[in-house]
Amino acid sequence: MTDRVLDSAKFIAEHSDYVSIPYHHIDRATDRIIKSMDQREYSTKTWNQHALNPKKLDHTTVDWIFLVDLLNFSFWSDLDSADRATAHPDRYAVEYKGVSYTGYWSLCAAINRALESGIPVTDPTWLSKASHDELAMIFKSDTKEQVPMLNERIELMQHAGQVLCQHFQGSFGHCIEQANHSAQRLIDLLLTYFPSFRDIHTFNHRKVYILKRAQIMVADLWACFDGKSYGQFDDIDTITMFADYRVPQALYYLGLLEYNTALKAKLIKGDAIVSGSKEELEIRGNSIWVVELVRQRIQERQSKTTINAILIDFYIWDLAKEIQDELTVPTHHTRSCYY
Ligand SMILES: Nc1nc2c(c(CN[C@H]3C=C[C@H](O)[C@@H]3O)cn2[C@@H]2O[C@H](COP(=O)(O)O)[C@@H](O)[C@H]2O)c(=O)[nH]1
Repeated sequence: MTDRVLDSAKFIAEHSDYVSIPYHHIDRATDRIIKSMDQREYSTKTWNQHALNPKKLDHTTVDWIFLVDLLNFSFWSDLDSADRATAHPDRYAVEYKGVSYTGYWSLCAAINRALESGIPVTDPTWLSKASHDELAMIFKSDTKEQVPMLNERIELMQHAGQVLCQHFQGSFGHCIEQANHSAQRLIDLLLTYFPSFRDIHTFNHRKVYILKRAQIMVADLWACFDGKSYGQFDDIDTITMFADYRVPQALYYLGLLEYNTALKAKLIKGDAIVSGSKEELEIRGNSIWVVELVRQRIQERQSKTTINAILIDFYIWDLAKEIQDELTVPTHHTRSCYY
């Protein structure tokens, strides 16, 4: 089966003007990635080790992952141009168990904070009936800035709650069951019932599939449940890297992406990059494609490897967060619900 995302990424990489892949760097970068993943024994088990990720392997965790990946987008701050590990004091942050979280982890912290205060925020029935203000409170900020795209997030939660109640007996677990252990079928169900997952664009007059949040939803289930139960997907290796704004930044640092002078200047200035623009799609498409090339190199060297694009992506994302202060070119600034 050809993969719609990989086909799109290859097409973008072959028709790019602003972004390129330094092919002569791939071997050295692959060496570094393999060595570090081996040292860390990087596997699906790494996912559950994150403090904020759920530990119980049941349908409540399935609904937790659904809600997180429904909202897993656009955490970068208009205030914090430096975007360092030690955030700007006013940047949106959520305090949970004595730790202040920003970015993606602020979303997980907000959800866990709500659950601990007795709000069943991951329950689709509750979501389907919750008011605007009740949902806004979930994202209550512990700093001056509020969460980016608050209203969009609220609308997505209300709509998703209604859809899960109307079509999937009030739990995302039933949607997974309908996919019958196929990642691609689960992605198709997400695209059919939840429009905000339709991360599909036009590049050089051709439809291109990026599908970042639909794919990471599958990947988080697979990793959390260690490929069993709600995480069993017989076609899991058709999932690609997730084209967000953090991994491309790390790929550049690893010498796996190159930007032309004009685009690099825009990134350094923090200029807005329009969602669906050629520049943005080239950053996302080349990121997916170069991770695929790294995956192929690893496959060639370690034929029995269990490393797939998901684990390479998770590793690079975790690495990016660890070395955030060393990353030389900023993340690109696109506001969208896709990533
Ligand atoms: N490609 C890719 N993008 C990812 C993730 C994750 C979280 N997954 C972790 C959780 C458990 C696993 O162990 C994973 O390590 C979030 N994001 C994206 O990053 C951006 C947020 O960045 P910042 O503002 O710096 O927090 C935003 O676009 C968000 O959608 C990933 O894994 N891969």
